[in-house]
Amino acid sequence: MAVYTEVADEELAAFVAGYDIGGLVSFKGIAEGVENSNFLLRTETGSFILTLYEKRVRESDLPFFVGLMEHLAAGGLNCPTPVRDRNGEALGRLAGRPAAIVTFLDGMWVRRPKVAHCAQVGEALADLHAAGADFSIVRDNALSVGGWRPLFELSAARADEVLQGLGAEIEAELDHLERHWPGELPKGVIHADLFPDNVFFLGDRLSGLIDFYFACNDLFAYDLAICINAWCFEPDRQFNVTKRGR
Ligand SMILES: Nc1ncnc2c1ncn2[C@@H]1O[C@H](COP(=O)(O)OP(=O)(O)O)[C@@H](O)[C@H]1O
Ligand SMILES: N[C@@H](CCOP(=O)(O)O)C(=O)O
Repeated sequence: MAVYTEVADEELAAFVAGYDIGGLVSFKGIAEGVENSNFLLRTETGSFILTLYEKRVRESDLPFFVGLMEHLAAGGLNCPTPVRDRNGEALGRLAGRPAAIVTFLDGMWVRRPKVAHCAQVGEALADLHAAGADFSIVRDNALSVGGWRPLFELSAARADEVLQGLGAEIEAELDHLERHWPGELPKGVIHADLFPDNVFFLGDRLSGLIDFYFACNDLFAYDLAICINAWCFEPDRQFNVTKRGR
């Protein structure tokens, strides 16, 4: 359930009045997602998503996330566009949390991706990488190879309770990755969380990408690796080489 912060009616009405989006018609919490509190906001002018940024998101990263969505949308990518308030600000505060309103994207995510879905995801990812090329803010990837050992160490002592030998296997894998990480591969702005639940389709056509809250600067191959793992395996765990494409 991804509503961690409740918003009082009066507080919400005052917040929405700060934007030129018409009066509030309805408002409900969205169960999907795990990071932030998301609400579907309907106003006299249309539908929007209100996001309250929760504790795992660093406030200092918000200008990157919000600026990137604005930049990519201006570059022609179908993604949520932050709505600026009457003072021209895309980031505000609501119920004690940093908050933003972004445009609503029509579509649904696909539970069983087919080859045609994967091909469109590949194209959209390439568009994102190209559109991000001239984005001026930089954000390091906190979840790249340098962040994995500290994460592992938090639970290393109990790894073998999950599976005998798991701790040693992860340790050996980390040693290998740290020694052989291909840091010289092409880099740029990446989405870093392009799992199927963050890609919307209308019918069989890709309608947009959401959830830029892991986006950062890192190897393009990081995005490709996520997509290959998240999109190209069948329910029986077989790798579908046709879905991977070229
Ligand atoms: N711009 C948007 N348009 C339509 N639905 C959205 C939009 N942004 C978020 N959602 C809805 O909210 C859910 C959670 O959003 P997401 O950004 O993945 O949350 P979190 O970052 O908290 O995990 C999505 O699965 C989707 O249903
Ligand atoms: N994909 C991330 C968690 C974020 O999930 P989302 O629902 O916001 O896409 C992970 O696997 O840790």
